[in-house]
Amino acid sequence: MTTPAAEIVDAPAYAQAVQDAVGAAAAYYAGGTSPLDDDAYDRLVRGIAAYEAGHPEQVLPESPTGKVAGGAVEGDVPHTAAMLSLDNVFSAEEFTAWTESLARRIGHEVTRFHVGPKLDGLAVAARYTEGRLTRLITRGDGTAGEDVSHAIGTVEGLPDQLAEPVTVEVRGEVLMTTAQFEYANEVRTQHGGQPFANPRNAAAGTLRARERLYTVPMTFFGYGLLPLPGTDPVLAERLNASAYSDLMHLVAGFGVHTSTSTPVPDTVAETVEQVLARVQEIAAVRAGLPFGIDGIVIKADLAADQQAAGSGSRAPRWAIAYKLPAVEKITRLLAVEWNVGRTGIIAPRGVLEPVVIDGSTITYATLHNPADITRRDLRLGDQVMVHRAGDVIPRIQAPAAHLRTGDEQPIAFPEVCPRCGSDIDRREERWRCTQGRNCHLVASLSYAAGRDQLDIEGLGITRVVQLVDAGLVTDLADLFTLTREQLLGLDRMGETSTDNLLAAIAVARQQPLSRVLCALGVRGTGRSMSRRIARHFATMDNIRAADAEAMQQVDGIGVEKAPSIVAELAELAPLVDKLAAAGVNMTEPGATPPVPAVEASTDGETPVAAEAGPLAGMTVVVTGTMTGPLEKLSRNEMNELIERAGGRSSSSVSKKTALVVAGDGAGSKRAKAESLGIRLATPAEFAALVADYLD
Ligand SMILES: NC(=O)c1ccc[n+]([C@@H]2O[C@H](COP(=O)([O-])OP(=O)(O)OC[C@H]3O[C@@H](n4cnc5c(N)ncnc54)[C@H](O)[C@@H]3O)[C@@H](O)[C@H]2O)c1
Ligand SMILES: [Zn+2]
Repeated sequence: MTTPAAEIVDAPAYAQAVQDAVGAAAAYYAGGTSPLDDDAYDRLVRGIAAYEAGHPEQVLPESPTGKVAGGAVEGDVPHTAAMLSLDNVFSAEEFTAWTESLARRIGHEVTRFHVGPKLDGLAVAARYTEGRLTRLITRGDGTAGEDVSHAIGTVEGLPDQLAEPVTVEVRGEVLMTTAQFEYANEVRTQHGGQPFANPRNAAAGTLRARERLYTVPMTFFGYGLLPLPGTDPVLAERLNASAYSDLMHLVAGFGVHTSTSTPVPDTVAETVEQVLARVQEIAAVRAGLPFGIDGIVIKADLAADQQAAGSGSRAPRWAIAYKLPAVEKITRLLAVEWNVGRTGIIAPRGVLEPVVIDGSTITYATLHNPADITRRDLRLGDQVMVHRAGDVIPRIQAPAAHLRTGDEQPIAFPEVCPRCGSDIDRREERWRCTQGRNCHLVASLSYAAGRDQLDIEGLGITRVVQLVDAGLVTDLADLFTLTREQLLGLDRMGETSTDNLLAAIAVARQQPLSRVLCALGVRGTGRSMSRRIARHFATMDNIRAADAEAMQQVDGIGVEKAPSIVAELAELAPLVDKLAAAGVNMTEPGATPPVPAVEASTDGETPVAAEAGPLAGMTVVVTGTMTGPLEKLSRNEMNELIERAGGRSSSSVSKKTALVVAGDGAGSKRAKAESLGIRLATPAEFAALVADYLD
């Protein structure tokens, strides 16, 4: 799957594109953070190439096309043989076409293919003199590279001493495994540095850095072996004539690390089909590999085929990179959510500007822990590199600090557990709710005791935590069987508080069904939905007898919501039974149960009993401060009142609104009602209208 080329319309746009691409490549190869992700860079370069094809006279000398490393890097140590890049294919069709053109070039089908993972690091040449590692050189512009011999000794798999005293050049990739990358970022940020965006970037930056107060390990994978001027002529001849697969055995025998010991060892293949099957195998395990790969490299295995094919200025013609979809994209961090897991771990999660990675739209990514956010100085609004491979949870790698506009905002950390409100245990990097596994219980009990649910005065979060900690309450129903002795046994519970709490619980036992239902916390049944369900069915037994179809008869419950509500209520059956056994009210005062469907159809007049009351059939919106007889009512209680009086409450004014109750300070909703010509009432007028229903 090739992403489309960037559209370049004129010479100034072309010049800008060249400048952008060269700048990005310079950052990319130097271990800095490129402002572009790989897809964006490749799209830009393809756009540049397309423009150049149409305007050959305008081609700028600094253009990245046709050059190793996009021409953005230089070096002063000449290579013995050019270190080239690779051409790419993105599909089985493109690969097959490539093999056909290669066959035409060499005059016969490729004898045998060699297939290996395309390691996502950077290429280096390691020169060995009589078995001793003497020089390490980067690829540079392909003809000359940079001397990075200072890194000798920090690259695992690249021995100081070969198993045999040979003079040879070993080529291969230096990369950081995922574990090495995490370690590197930890060490780097501890020394006050910015974290690297990804392992490739980290390897490039680390390899080139000369004076560091610390060392971080990297890993080498050998994929090339060639003679040097001082190589024994017999060996040199052998190296030049050997099949690539034999060279790989030889280099491994010298003690150099190769892909052999990984889950994706190099293989040889006789046919295109075999190559494609191996490509699929490697792609399938990519996400679980302990290091990054960005494709599969396929080479003509025999030296004779390679020599017949030859090389271009940028890439050999006998090898190709079969690119796998990019697993990293740059996008914006919009918000951070704090979620509490089953064990009470409070984990930050980033909300992203949606970005498509390998065919999936990503909107969330994990941020490991608060310390990690601080270390990386991540801010809201930052451009971040997001990594997602396979089914692994997407993660935010790093912020692109140099892309900041100044509008970024600090990330707010929670003061108390965002789920249950208890204290947070901050002793470890991973924060934890002090309630641990009980967090969920504390949260659900606190919710149930809340003002809009059972409204149990005196049962705040501290008390709930106390009851849970003491093991007195393991579910909502246990609240209703608490004894005086049990409560008196608790710290800071005197006679008065105990009696008050027991009295409040006794009152709660008589709450209408709508509040009991709401207290159960079934997903999709908040305050107003619970009221609608309770008024529709009138009793808990009716609610529990309802199937999805019957549930859909409730105003506002659609085909999607109904089955999940029914299923969740079924799961709660034991708790509901326990609540009923504890004497909790299970009926809705004033509501009449629905007429069974059979009876309704025989009785032609009123199929479904219309709601009675002064507000029957009306949608009512309340705004501003309530005064007079309504002064003490919360919004939820106002809504309950509206529904008792036969109406339907809503929070937004629309053409469907029949009445707006506008108190002091009513603003935009009142204005909207006026502009739509909707009837307005003062709190006093409204109180008179529903006087019979005010309790
Ligand atoms: N984000 C950016 O700003 C930016 C800038 C420049 C380049 N890039 C990316 O870099 C890529 C081009 O980089 P490149 O020129 O280094 O080429 P490349 O990474 O596409 O392929 C060539 C390299 O593959 C490596 N390789 C890995 N495993 C190998 C194996 N088994 N056998 C042989 N070689 C193997 C070698 O280092 C070789 O030099 C593009 O995909 C582009 O997206 C990105
Ligand atoms: Zn909690």
